[in-house]
Amino acid sequence: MGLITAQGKQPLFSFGVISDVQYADIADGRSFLGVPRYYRHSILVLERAVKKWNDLQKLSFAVNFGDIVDGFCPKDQSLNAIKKVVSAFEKFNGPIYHMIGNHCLYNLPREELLPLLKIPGHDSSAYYDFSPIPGYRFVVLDAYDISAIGWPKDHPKTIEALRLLKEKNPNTDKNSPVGLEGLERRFLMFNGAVGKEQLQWLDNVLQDATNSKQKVMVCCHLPLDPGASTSEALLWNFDEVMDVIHRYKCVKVCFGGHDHKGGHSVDSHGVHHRVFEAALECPPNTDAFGYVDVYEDRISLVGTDRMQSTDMVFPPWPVLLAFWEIAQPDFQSLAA
Ligand SMILES: Nc1ccn([C@@H]2O[C@H](COP(=O)(O)O)[C@@H](O)[C@H]2O)c(=O)n1
Ligand SMILES: O=P(O)(O)OC[C@H](O)CO
Repeated sequence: MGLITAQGKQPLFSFGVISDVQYADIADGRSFLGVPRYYRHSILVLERAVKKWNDLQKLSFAVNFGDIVDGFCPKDQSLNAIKKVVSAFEKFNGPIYHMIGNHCLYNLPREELLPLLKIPGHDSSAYYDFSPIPGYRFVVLDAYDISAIGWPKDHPKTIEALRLLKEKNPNTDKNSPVGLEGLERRFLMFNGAVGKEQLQWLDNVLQDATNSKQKVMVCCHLPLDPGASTSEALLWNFDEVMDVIHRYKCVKVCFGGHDHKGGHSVDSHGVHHRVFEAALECPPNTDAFGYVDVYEDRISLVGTDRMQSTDMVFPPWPVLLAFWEIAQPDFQSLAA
């Protein structure tokens, strides 16, 4: 069928996706909850992903959703392990857009990590945007902007994160959600928040995208919607980020990682949320990666093996307006 899809339309562009490789040259293990983790095999998943992406000969770029090396990697091997994973990514015949995850930060401080991943930013921040074609914009968020990991111990952002964790999580082990109820279970040290400056930047980018009639996809290591993720994996201030996103109609999809089982939801404003299944948790000779075909009115994630395929149709304008009116009942009187 060549470039023409089953629906009879050619994608505007396509890109590769993979998340939570968490490579380490150590024996297989398990998560705290007992889920098997295959630290040596995960880089083979990445290598197969890159081969598949190259073989497709139609991908414009690929996105890595964070956590390239596991926190259990012996620290004297961190730099080499990160270089090994980065060079596996660089076998892809196109640009790779990286974001950071908690496991990246267990291995290297930001000032060393960001140049290795070629993440643009200022003052060691890791948020940025790019536009692969004029009608589409990608926003990459820094989920560990306010975090107790990755910044120097006396950095104001570390202090702010520790203050929040102390307020929200009474456990001695701040990675333990014991006793926390519902969505409060996200206040764990392995998560983080988007700070005020980044929120303002996001607002500005979405305003600019709206003015330029661009559709936007948001990429963040930590999930942004409880419908697509366990509470324990959510961004601390997912609600503040979604408030900004919901002020506009340009964001169509939010992608994430971190919650290794994966998930999909459509939120109250018709925005899709797709959390990717982890490469780390693929038993030998199984895979979890994919590519996304982007159209005017929808995107189609084509998953391999343990990564589920998902069609995400953008709600048409009347449906979006209905969401808008339900969510903002004062809007009509304001407009009158
Ligand atoms: N339900 C949980 C989950 C995790 N923890 C703590 O977090 C650490 C990292 O968890 P992994 O899923 O990456 O293994 C873990 O070592 C625990 O300290 C927890 O307490 N309760
Ligand atoms: O990738 P980890 O080890 O930080 O684990 C994250 C948890 O699965 C989130 O619930």
